[in-house]
Amino acid sequence: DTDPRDVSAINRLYTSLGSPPLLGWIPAGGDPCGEGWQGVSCVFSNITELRLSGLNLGGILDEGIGDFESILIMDLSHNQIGGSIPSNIPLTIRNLFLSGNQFNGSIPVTLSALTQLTQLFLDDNRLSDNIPDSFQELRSLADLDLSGNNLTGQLPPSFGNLSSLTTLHLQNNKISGVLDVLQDLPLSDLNVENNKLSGPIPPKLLNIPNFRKDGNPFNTTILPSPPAALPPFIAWAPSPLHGPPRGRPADGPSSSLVLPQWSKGRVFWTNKRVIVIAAAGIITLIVLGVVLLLVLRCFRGNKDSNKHGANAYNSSGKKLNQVQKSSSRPAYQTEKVDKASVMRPMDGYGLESGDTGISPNLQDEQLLDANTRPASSRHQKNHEINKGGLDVKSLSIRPPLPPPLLPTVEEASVSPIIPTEVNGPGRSSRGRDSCSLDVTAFTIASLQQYTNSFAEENFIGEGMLGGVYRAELPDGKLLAIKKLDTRASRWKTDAEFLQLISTISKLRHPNIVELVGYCNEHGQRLLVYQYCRNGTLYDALHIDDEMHKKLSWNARVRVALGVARAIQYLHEACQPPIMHKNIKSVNILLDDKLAVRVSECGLAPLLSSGSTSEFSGSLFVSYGYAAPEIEFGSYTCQSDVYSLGVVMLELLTGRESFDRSRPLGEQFLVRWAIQQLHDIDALVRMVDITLNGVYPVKSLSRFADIISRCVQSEPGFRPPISEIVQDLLHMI
Ligand SMILES: Nc1ncnc2c1ncn2[C@@H]1O[C@H](COP(=O)(O)OP(=O)(O)OP(=O)(O)O)[C@@H](O)[C@H]1O
Repeated sequence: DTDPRDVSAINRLYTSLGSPPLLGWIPAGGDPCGEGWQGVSCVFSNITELRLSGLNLGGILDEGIGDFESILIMDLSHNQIGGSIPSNIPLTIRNLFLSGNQFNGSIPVTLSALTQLTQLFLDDNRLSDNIPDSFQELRSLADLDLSGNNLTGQLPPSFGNLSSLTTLHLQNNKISGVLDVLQDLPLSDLNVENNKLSGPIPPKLLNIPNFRKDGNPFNTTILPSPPAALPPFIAWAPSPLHGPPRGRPADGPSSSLVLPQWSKGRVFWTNKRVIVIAAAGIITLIVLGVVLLLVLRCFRGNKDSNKHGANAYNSSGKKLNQVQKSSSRPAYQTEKVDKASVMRPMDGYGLESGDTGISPNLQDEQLLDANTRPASSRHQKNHEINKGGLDVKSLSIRPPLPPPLLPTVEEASVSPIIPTEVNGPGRSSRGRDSCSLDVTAFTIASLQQYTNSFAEENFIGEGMLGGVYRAELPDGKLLAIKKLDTRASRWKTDAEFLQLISTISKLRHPNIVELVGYCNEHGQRLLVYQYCRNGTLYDALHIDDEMHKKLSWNARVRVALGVARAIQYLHEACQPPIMHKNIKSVNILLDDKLAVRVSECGLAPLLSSGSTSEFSGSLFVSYGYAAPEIEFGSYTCQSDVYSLGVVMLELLTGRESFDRSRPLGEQFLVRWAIQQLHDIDALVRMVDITLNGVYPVKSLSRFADIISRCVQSEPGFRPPISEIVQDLLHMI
């Protein structure tokens, strides 16, 4: 039996959430572990996981949450839960996902006691006030997402103790101050976009592979070296040329004058820095004075040869001016001019854009280097790398850049590196468990070029694993590039990633989107696919009227057959079988003739990577495609069959798999439809009305019969995929 303390905690939680319709849940007593309550996982008699993402839950979280004895994972993300975050979150918690709710008030200071935390997602709520200075002991915290709230104040100093932090998302808040406290953290993904951050960006942060910083009034000066005569705030003032993009107020520096108690160390260091700089300036002036005196003396010594002496004087004077100029003019002034010339328009999507996750860092590194490397070592070629992102005018006034950190375009745009095995006789047969790569390794530079620096006009859509961009090769061929979010791919070592690529690259089937290449450079991982012009089945069914009209009954049966064939290939032709794990209408791409290409094949290891991936059990479940056994951590090939059944139901009804806008009993398509699939009258009422009754009723009932076999809750009762393919073939 479940530990009584956990029973009482879950009963209380149930009530505080407003007694939602969760399978098995009751307000008093019960045996959540033994009875398999929805979203509950246990170890022996203790509840260890609560996964209730995207279930439209309301209510609040009350302090009873603290009564869970051994809870490790709590995922309540993407619901409507309000109130404040309780201050007594159980100390055992490792993964706390409260994203996408209505939580308000401040982040509790008691966070400091949650020393086991590895992931904390509080994004997209209504949290306000300062981020508490409570992170001293959270040394296991790897992912922290506080984005999309109303957080104010400066970054707390205890952020500096987050020695395991690799992902930090703070975008879309009102956070002010500087980023210095982050500079020694092992971050690989930092997003601070759209805040009120100011001051110079610590150079170390510019090495973070995925650093997004647009929409802040940062001073773009990278290395502040103000002269003694200038007070520090002048050096920190945002350049008018680099004022806040997207209309943000440039209030950063002034806010840095009002400092909270804990930031006094910063004042001390700032003042100390000013003193050092002032001393350096004074010494420089003294040295210059001595040199001047020596020169004057020399001039007097040569008084006899007046003309020559005058020339010498002039010459010396000129030289002195030059020396003075270069020593008294702060480096940042020169940098500002340089940067002005390379500044992108404030559209936020070019090389300066944080949206690419690639170019900003490279660009900044290049700028940094531009001031530290000799001009003689600069290559003309470099301009071409950024061709797509910079206009010709800015290029023409831009000073030459240092040697590239990336291969040049010439290197990149010539035929991409093709592993020798590809053309050789040793090319491995598909599905075999070897790590040969049948695809092209692209450079980041070439992909930047083909996507116009991942420009917005080439952005197609955002999936769970990252954004997808349209790319055009020099020969006009189109590609789709999936830029993997670091959250999705950082679990993988390079070797594991290449193994994954090797597997995906061997998948060749007319109904599967073909992987044509990949990129694994500078901490960035991208997948390059053939481009499918006609969008997704989801678009065709629910958004695009033109495409919808083309979806006759026969076309729908053919689409179902295409998807079934792709799954059959994965389950039966691949050895070991590949489970797709994400069959849904947005992953079914269509071509001009409505032929199906299933996307994301072979990517399941990224979705479930990391024992506590933020993806598992969240969106997928919420969209209503997931077989019931997934809740209990069991996924088999028959779970893909269930999802196919849901897609077929979507095809039959024209309804979405989960539709929050419908009445409660109709939101989950399967739950609503399952009882009616064998009743021919009910079936006729369920059919997509846009078909206008144009379908053979016999075909309809056969289709419904396949669906009802696919969506059975017992995986063992679902038919093997080959049987579904046969049944659909018979229908055609
Ligand atoms: N090969 C492709 N050709 C054309 N468009 C594509 C291609 N692959 C993906 N897309 C588009 O990019 C968008 C994002 O795709 P992606 O597969 O990353 O996410 P998704 O399918 O929407 O969600 P999820 O990540 O949950 O599967 C899709 O909506 C689709 O329209």
